[in-house]
Amino acid sequence: MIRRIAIIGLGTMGPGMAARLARGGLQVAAYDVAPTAIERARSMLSAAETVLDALGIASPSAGVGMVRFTDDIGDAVSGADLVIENVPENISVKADVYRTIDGLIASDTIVASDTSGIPITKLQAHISHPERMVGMHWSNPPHIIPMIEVIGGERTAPQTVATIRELIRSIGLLPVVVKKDVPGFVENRVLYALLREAVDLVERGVIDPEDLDTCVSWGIGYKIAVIGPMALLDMAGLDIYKSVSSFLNADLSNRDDVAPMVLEKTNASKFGIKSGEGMFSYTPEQTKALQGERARKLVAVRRILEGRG
Ligand SMILES: NC(=O)C1=CN([C@@H]2O[C@H](COP(=O)(O)OP(=O)(O)OC[C@H]3O[C@@H](n4cnc5c(N)ncnc54)[C@H](O)[C@@H]3O)[C@@H](O)[C@H]2O)C=CC1
Ligand SMILES: Cc1ncc(C=O)c(C(=O)O)c1O
Repeated sequence: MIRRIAIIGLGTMGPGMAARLARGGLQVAAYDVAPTAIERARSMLSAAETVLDALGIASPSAGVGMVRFTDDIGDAVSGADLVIENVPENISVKADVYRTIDGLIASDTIVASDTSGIPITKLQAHISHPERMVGMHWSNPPHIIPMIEVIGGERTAPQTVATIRELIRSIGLLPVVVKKDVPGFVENRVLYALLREAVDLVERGVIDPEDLDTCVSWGIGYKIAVIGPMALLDMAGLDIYKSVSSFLNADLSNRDDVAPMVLEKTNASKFGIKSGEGMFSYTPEQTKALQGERARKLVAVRRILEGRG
């Protein structure tokens, strides 16, 4: 039974995950190597708690389900039933964390990675109990999006996958078990197919970035929140899909490298909201307002989709 969780890495994803797990009644120790990240995570945690209140996800009873911050990794993982690694998407950075915690955790502690798509089989080569390692891929923002992918690598014990799936279910979230350890798992394979085509269309001047977003959000996005892709095929008709895909598939982007437009921006340190400029530009005031507005809308949509509108 999982009661105590350590989260390693408190950047974009860690604080929201910590807040949501604590609302599930779990004891969370939150650690980052950077003191500034710990400070930022405290305010992100309190913002996430406000959103969880709006979602109506009740606080656990007193004394249960707390987040405590620590700047000592040994303290963070001590006594943990589950460690969730949430450091940058880089195998050697992740492997360093696994090596550091290897001697500090019990042999039955589960180690989960929130990797966006590095195969778990590659990650578990760096840990001495690979049967206890599993992918636990949250979606951003993690305190709002209820679906979490669970992925076993070649050496993951089936019981480890089952334990994590049950943990997710037990706190009211939606586990989806991915049956094969393919790069990007399922969510990001589908997302990156969409993003490759979207970037290509903007890069080729077929559409402006603002209009691309309107087209996808109000055309596909709004619909797909209610009718998933497999159900959509049946709604449109497989005969239509057969006709359109027979000529369109060959015309879709199949580039296997990173698009020049993305390289140009990242080389100029234009990373998006975190640097103030990416596909669009953001002042600090606009960022704050945008984040509040997005959280409010996601909460409202989720309540409707759950029939709690
Ligand atoms: N950003 C996103 O939308 C999503 C990211 N992910 C995945 O989650 C993981 C983390 O992503 P983000 O939170 O976006 O990254 P981030 O770059 O925002 O945060 C990473 C944090 O890890 C810390 N860190 C680096 N080395 C460390 C170490 N050795 N020990 C402890 N902390 C360390 C950094 O100080 C930083 O605060 C990545 O694998 C990413 O692919 C998964 C779902 C969504
Ligand atoms: C662009 C992008 N890449 C990865 C992830 C998650 O792994 C997300 C997300 O929203 O969760 C994303 O937007």
